Amino acid sequence: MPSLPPELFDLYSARHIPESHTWASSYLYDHPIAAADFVPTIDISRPDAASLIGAACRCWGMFLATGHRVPAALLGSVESQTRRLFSLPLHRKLRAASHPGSISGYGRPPLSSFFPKLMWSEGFTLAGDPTDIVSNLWPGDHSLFCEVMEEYKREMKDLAGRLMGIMLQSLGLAQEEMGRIGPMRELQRAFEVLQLNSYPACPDPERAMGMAAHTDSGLFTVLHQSAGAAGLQVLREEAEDGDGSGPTRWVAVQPLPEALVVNVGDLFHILSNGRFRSAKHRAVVGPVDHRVSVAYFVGPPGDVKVEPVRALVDPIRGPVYRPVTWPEYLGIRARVFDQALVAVRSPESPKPPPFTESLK
Ligand SMILES: C=C1C[C@]23C[C@@]1(O)CC[C@H]2[C@@]12CCC[C@@](C)(C(=O)O1)[C@H]2[C@@H]3C(=O)O
Ligand SMILES: O=C(O)CCC(=O)C(=O)O
Ligand SMILES: [Fe+2]
Repeated sequence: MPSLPPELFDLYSARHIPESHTWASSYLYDHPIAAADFVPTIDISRPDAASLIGAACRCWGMFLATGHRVPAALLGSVESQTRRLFSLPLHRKLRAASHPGSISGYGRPPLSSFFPKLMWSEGFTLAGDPTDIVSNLWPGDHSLFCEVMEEYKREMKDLAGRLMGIMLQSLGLAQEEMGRIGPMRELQRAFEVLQLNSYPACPDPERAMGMAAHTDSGLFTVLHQSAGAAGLQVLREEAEDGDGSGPTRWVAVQPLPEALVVNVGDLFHILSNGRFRSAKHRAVVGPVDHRVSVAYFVGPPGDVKVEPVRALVDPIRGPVYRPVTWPEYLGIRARVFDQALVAVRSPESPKPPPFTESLK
């Protein structure tokens, strides 16, 4: 019998991990795992949320948001519809396979092409109306999935607007300045993507990778992860003086059932002129749990440039980054992956900004 290509290996019934999915320890253990460190948990409805969020975005590029007002029942439905999708047989999921040149569908996310091994996960990307993509999966029975995901996107858009306002406020920007910032002004037309991720239990988790280390490219990402199943890790650099020379460790992000993970993406890093760090993160797998996560990526519409906010630009050093649209930036990432922020540094900026690029 001819053997299946490694991409079609069935992760759900595996008793061993094949060579195609076995990662070298140089990827898995590139930095030590922190023994006891915790990503800040912030109640975003608190009156002093902005200063806490500002500190978290500068030091971690990530925080756990509680008080977000997204109904728990909706989060439960999103998770169960995600599990329902991934529990379909492979040949059914392949009916919704993503095609070259289109973002949506079942398949490997773009970052996978930068790594020699396959990740222990499946992904499903939803951009725009999910109906066309999923009608092939459940002929005549896809409406609940679509309704849940559409409702979730509405909640996420509302939350993204609130987060964007608080994050800009934490950078010291007044209301009228915010209105002049392209991505804030164009929030109603924002480009949104839902990425559903499935990490089946793995027979040899010490040698497999759920999702390889990366930063997200949008403004920020809001991630809902299965309660109780850990897996997400964020790279934390202990640089007291912000010069990027301190020890760097992977910190496990605690899976708090009521919290959503918010991580700064490359476009906010650019907007903040490097004050906020775009968080490098990855997902590891475990031996027992089947973990799922749902990431909401948000960024400005394709015709809107993102550039350092003028009030945050040092008059002597100038803007650290040049203006760039999200599609342009995705194109750069498709070529240089984790060097994309370096590639969009403005020609006048002689020195890397404090913190982040040293994390790459
Ligand atoms: C808008 C997008 C963000 C994303 C690339 C994409 O076109 C759709 C998938 C997204 C995702 C999900 C997994 C991690 C990631 C780095 C990847 O390879 O695909 C992100 C991309 C991103 O943030 O650039
Ligand atoms: O599943 C996770 O915890 C991380 C997913 C992620 O980083 C992504 O979808 O970009
Ligand atoms: Fe990510």
